[in-house]
Amino acid sequence: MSEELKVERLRKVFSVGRPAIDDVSFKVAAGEIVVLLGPSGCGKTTTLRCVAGLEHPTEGIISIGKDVVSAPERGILMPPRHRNIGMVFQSYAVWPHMTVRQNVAFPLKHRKTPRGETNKKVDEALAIVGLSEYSERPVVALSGGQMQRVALARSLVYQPRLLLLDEPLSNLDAKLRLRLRDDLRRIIKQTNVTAIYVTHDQAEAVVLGDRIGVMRDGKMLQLASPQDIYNTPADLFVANFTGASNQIDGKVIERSGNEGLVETKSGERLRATLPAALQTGSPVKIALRPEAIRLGGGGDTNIFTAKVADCRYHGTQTVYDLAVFGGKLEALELGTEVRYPVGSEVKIALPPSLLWGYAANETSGSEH
Ligand SMILES: Nc1ncnc2c1ncn2[C@@H]1O[C@H](COP(=O)(O)OP(=O)(O)OP(=O)(O)O)[C@@H](O)[C@H]1O
Repeated sequence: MSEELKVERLRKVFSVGRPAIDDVSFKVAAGEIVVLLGPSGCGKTTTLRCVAGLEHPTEGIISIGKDVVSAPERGILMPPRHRNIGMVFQSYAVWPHMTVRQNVAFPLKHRKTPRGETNKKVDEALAIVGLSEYSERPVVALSGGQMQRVALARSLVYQPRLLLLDEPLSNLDAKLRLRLRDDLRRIIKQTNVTAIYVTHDQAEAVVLGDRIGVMRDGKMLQLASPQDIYNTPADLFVANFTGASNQIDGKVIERSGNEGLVETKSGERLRATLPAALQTGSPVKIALRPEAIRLGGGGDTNIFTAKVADCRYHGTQTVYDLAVFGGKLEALELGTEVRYPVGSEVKIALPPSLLWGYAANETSGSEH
């Protein structure tokens, strides 16, 4: 039965360095998939390991359903084996000397489940992960993707209250990774288990998560639906980490509602979306996704002329480097034709709702 997970003011300090997790709070509703996304070292794995009980938190409360499983200030620390959690890791943690069926049956055997029930549950789990016809094969005779399916079936077979997945696709080749990525969401949803999925790959996060929690330096910066993360990133780091590769520096010269007029360093004026805290006169950094730039113009706001400095044809899309505002912007256009040759001039339209202004003292995270 799936249950809610609640993490309150979690802190983990290792013996050296800054806290690996610094006051992180979030909930995962029963049956929900939350993806923890962030660069290497941001604290995703440590958060997951604290939930699993493999790491001892320094402070904070972790509850699964009605059970408080960890509360160091109150001396509570439930051992991992009592938490009834399923786990799938990067490495294929399968037992090489067993068949597929024996691997998946193992947790039930360990729990002394009657044979008939075990067989039924193993059959169901193998069907869900698409491995029914492989059940009698030695597990070592499978591909990497199939081994991860075995690991997944083995974690689901005893109906854990929570499923934790730590970069389960990162050892697979690109093609298998895409296939299993799409299947994983269907499988997790079909079993209705509450899940946390850790990755540094934003494409994986968008496909898999009901909500995505973006982490950096031990903090949770934004926890929201993939669409909200993508369309209204909370800060410059979230915008950049999820693919806003363009940045325009300027100064706010006028505000109205949640928009304002920004003057670039080279003197052009653009209308952009601005947070309330940014007052007239403030320096601002505008983040902009390559696909937000409308090549060929359109509309009557934020129309400029740019020069094509370079272009890279990818078959189904073309990436252009545009010289404009005294710098460069990267633009992306879908389609199988290169419409603007290098050296040509092109009109561009920049929709104000997709130009996100942030305080200029925010760090962008581009160093990661
Ligand atoms: N056992 C440990 N002892 C000391 N520091 C640790 C330990 N485990 C993790 N850390 C530190 O805690 C921070 C967070 O690490 P964590 O593994 O949670 O990050 P991550 O976001 O999962 O990164 P990755 O994707 O590389 O695994 C890092 O600075 C890391 O060096």
